[in-house]
Amino acid sequence: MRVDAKDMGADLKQVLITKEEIDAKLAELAAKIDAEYTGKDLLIVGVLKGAVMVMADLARALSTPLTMDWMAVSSYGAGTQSSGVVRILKDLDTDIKGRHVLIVEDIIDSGLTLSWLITNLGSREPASLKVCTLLRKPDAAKVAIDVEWVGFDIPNEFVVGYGLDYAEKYRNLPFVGTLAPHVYGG
Ligand SMILES: O=P(O)(O)OC[C@H]1O[C@H](OP(=O)(O)OP(=O)(O)O)[C@H](O)[C@@H]1O
Ligand code: HPA
Ligand SMILES: [Mg+2]
Repeated sequence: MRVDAKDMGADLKQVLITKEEIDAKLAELAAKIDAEYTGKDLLIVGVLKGAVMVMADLARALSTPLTMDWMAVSSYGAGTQSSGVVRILKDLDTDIKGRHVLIVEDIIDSGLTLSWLITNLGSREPASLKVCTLLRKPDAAKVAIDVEWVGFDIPNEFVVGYGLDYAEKYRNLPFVGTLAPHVYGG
């Protein structure tokens, strides 16, 4: 395990998904997404900040011509539980009416963020609206969501790395791991 980023290793319990596993999965997902959007004008929408890494790596794995936009929403604050209240911190720059939109997320946990986002973006009348997420926690779902492309289903534990934070830290870890309980007072 490569945990050389200034002692972050001491804060981690376990590496769940390695960088190599993430790369291989994104290549696999990209092939399927390319097949779906052949000949279509694709707009991928990254959900800041967590999806930054997935967007950057997935976009480079795709061969379909595409444009990128970003939306920033937040429902977690500094804790490990979703507040359930979703706030728009930054809206899209693009009018998505009539566009083929793919939402790119790092994780579906309770599903509250994405469920809200699907309703919000769906009301803007895109030609299609689909979702790709790197991670999903099936045992944490509070709402059912139809997701076209899922990288990994993971246990119901708080994870960090590859875009995912705890109190804004650990986003730059190149893998996905679980935090040691002492970090969040568990
Ligand atoms: O399924 P849910 O329970 O709603 O959780 C998933 C969302 O929570 C996290 O974002 P967060 O709101 O913490 O903001 P961030 O992306 O800036 O970290 C994560 O990036 C997802 O967007
Ligand atoms: O497990 C998680 N880790 C980090 N951020 C999150 N946002 C929702 N679930 C998580
Ligand atoms: Mg997020």
